[in-house]
Amino acid sequence: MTAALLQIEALTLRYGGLTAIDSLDLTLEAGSLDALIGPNGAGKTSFFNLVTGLNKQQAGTIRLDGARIDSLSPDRRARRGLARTFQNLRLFTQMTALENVLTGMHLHVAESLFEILTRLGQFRSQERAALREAKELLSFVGLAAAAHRPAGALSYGDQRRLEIARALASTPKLLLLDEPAAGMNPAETAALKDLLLQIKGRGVSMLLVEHDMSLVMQLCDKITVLNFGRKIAEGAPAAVRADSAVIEAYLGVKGAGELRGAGT
Ligand SMILES: Nc1ncnc2c1ncn2[C@@H]1O[C@H](COP(=O)(O)OP(=O)(O)OP(=O)(O)O)[C@@H](O)[C@H]1O
Repeated sequence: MTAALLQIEALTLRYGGLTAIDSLDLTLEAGSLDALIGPNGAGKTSFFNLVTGLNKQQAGTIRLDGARIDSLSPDRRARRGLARTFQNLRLFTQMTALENVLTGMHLHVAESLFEILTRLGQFRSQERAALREAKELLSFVGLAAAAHRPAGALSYGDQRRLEIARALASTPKLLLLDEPAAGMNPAETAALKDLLLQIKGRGVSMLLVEHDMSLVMQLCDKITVLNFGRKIAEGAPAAVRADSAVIEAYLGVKGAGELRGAGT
């Protein structure tokens, strides 16, 4: 049997006395588009921070493609094939859309002036290839016409798409998306759904944290539900939607109605 792309075992994170992630097991198979859901404060962002290396776990292991990554720096994890987008946009608003995508690429950095002079031709061809690739990514997310506009001048939905393009620029194996539909109108959300399916078609695996239950139920292969840092359910959308522990966790909060009505 081949190893899962992402394999998490007994992962635990405490902030002082608060256990934000409680001995969590989770696997994501290569090629899949899965979701992590749960009420506010369930631990979803903390989990993303653990996987990407912004938080350090007190216990447990994280494997990407079979290899432990849990003691690597965020940058080393990115080079192993992890990318993420943030709940709050983190674009360089004064830079153009194209420049933002270029910042997502792992470009060769010259060590010295000697290296620059001796390998100038190679750098130039790398630069040209990077530009081509960045333009292709912008057009893939539907932003070709906005290439030379400052990121801050784009609509909110377009900025979210730009963040995805920048994350894709590092050619990740696994893309972690933190609430990509937040603040989007219905038309933007529908376009996002198509985009995520196209990204999946390119062979990039994804894990989605999202409060838009309709989107999650329509898109995802597998859903893991967190509550107070613990996994309370896991499975295909239809099974998770009908799970009594999940319904109970969402009762009394805004998401309960969305959960019942999702997928219709
Ligand atoms: N830096 C921190 N220090 C202390 N407690 C924190 C910190 N970050 C998060 N928490 C707490 O950890 C728990 C999990 O928070 P987290 O933000 O991961 O949840 P979430 O599921 O992403 O929530 P939301 O859906 O609102 O974004 C919450 O109780 C939160 O208050």
